[in-house]
Amino acid sequence: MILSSTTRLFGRGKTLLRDPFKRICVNMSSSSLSGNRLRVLVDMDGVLADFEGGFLKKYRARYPDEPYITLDDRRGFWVSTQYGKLRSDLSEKAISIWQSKGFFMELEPLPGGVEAVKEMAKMDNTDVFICTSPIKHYKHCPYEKYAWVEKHLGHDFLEQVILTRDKTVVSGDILIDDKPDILGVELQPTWEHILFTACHNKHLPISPSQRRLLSWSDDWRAILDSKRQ
Ligand SMILES: O=c1ccn([C@@H]2O[C@H](COP(=O)(O)O)[C@@H](O)[C@H]2O)c(=O)[nH]1
Ligand SMILES: [Mg+2]
Repeated sequence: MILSSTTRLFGRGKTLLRDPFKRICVNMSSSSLSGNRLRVLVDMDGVLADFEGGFLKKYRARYPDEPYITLDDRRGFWVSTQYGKLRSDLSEKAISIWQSKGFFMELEPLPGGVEAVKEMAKMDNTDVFICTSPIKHYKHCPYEKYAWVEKHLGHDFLEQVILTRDKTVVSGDILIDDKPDILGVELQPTWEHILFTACHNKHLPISPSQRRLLSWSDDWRAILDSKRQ
């Protein structure tokens, strides 16, 4: 049999890799396969950083005479879509807010998030990564996301930052994220998506198999423990 430099021999999560020098290594991608370590992926906007609150504050300051949507009336993940439905030109105005210098850097931390991540990172057998999607208007956003992590979690935590537009290709046991539908090229991500409650998703029913974290005051430790071996 001819093997390519990286050949998948077993099912998902049990991948035997052969490198060009014929060494054999095993890619361990879930807690059961990674020496019993739990890998937690934590989203940033809407989970650690108050994207919605920061947006509304800056939108109202820049466009004081335009209509706006209160956080209570927010529906749907895409702010720009809901503003576009309010009046078509408001979608672009909304986008202009998070494309501006300083927007991501100046987001306030959501209550308890930074403390929870710091605590998680100190737990035995636990690896925590910040897994966040930058906007494609990349002039400020990627830099400011790193700066936010450094400011609130410390310089060493920069090692734990994953910027990706497709979270399905990142392996982990849990992804705590406020986006209800996390889609990408991998149809069966390794992680369980824990839906973090936000103003835009709080009204959504969730399927019996899906779990929510209502806030950082909710029992996130129990969720982590439920995934441990
Ligand atoms: O209407 C919107 C609302 C948000 N965004 C951007 O999407 C990402 C969300 O990242 P997550 O990692 O899923 O939290 C963020 O960069 C927002 O700025 C958007 O483009 N349009
Ligand atoms: Mg988010």
